[in-house]
Amino acid sequence: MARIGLDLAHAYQPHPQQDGDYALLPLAMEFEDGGAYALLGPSGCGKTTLLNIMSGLLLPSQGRVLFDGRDVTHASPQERNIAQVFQFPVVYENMTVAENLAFPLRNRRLPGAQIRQRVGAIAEMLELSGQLDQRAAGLGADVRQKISLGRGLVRPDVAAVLFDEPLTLIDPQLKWQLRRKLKQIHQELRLTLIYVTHDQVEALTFADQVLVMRHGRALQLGSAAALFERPRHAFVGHFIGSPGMNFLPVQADGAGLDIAGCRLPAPAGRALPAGPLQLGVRPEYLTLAAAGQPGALACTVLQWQDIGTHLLLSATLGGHRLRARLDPQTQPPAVGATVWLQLLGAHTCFFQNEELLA
Ligand SMILES: Nc1ncnc2c1ncn2[C@@H]1O[C@H](COP(=O)(O)OP(=O)(O)OP(=O)(O)O)[C@@H](O)[C@H]1O
Repeated sequence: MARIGLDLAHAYQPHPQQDGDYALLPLAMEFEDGGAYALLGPSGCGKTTLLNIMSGLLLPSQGRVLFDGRDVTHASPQERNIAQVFQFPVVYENMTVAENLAFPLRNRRLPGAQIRQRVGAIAEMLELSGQLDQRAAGLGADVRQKISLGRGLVRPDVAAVLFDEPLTLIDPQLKWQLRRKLKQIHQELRLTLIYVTHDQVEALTFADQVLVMRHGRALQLGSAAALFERPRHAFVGHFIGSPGMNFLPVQADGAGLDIAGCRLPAPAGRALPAGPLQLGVRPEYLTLAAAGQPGALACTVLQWQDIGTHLLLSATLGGHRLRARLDPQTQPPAVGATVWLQLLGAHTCFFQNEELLA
């Protein structure tokens, strides 16, 4: 297993001039030995590019990749000792499930007893023990992807296992089980795992640390709690959560905040610079308040939905839409009614040019 250090950028075109020419803008970060990480972001944000640079399939156009402090920028995936699991399972049709799982170990000439022990353990973790003697040909997509995952995880000596959207083709129920399994396997084996996905639920259930990316930029590496509570960039607030963070443009001055023609007092304990800012508040922290309560403003109800676990209220404040996740016992307000929503509180965030203010 390895600690992976990155200090690099990548452009597929030869002479990048501006940010948009880079698939990966300059980034510097470290993935700890034995950690479970996810690379999360919308399509085209650079996740696969970053994964391929770590694996050695792609040479970064600038900078270096370090494994345990050793420069491996020019080393092949074999030399880096990386295992990879792709979206489409790679399975040897004529081999049995056991032979497929044993393949990476045979290649590295491990003793037979050790191979049997390791294949048995991985098969058990992935609930493949009953199918070890079956030929891979004719097995369903889910079993084939489990074999592929197993082949990635079977080697005890890998520097890291890299997964590129491995559960895309799996049906939702099994996807959920496999995510849990991967998490459990990580806790047992403590391999360094790096997992690419555009699905926040997948990323947050699997990984200890999630790297959120957009337009080739690594915006924030953090735990689920950090990304939820203190998004360092407005996009992280928007992308993480269901629904994502509410944003309102505000104008700050020494005495308070102007929001859509309404006035709020200066938030306690925050030294905000004068000028245009964005106020961000998660639907979970946007609560109903009494009329005129400090830090609350009058909003107009657009609609509400009973989701079962909560009441999702949509309201508008000066043309800006706000969503609040309310207790399911809340008496739903009438559409068009005025409700007071508490905008200022300990969880309210302020952003300047999309960056979280300290
Ligand atoms: N071989 C290539 N040549 C030129 N441009 C590429 C190449 N591969 C990717 N790109 C571009 O680099 C950017 C990042 O692509 P990348 O595949 O890394 O994103 P991604 O986040 O993995 O997206 P997805 O989730 O759709 O796979 C995109 O703009 C893409 O079009």
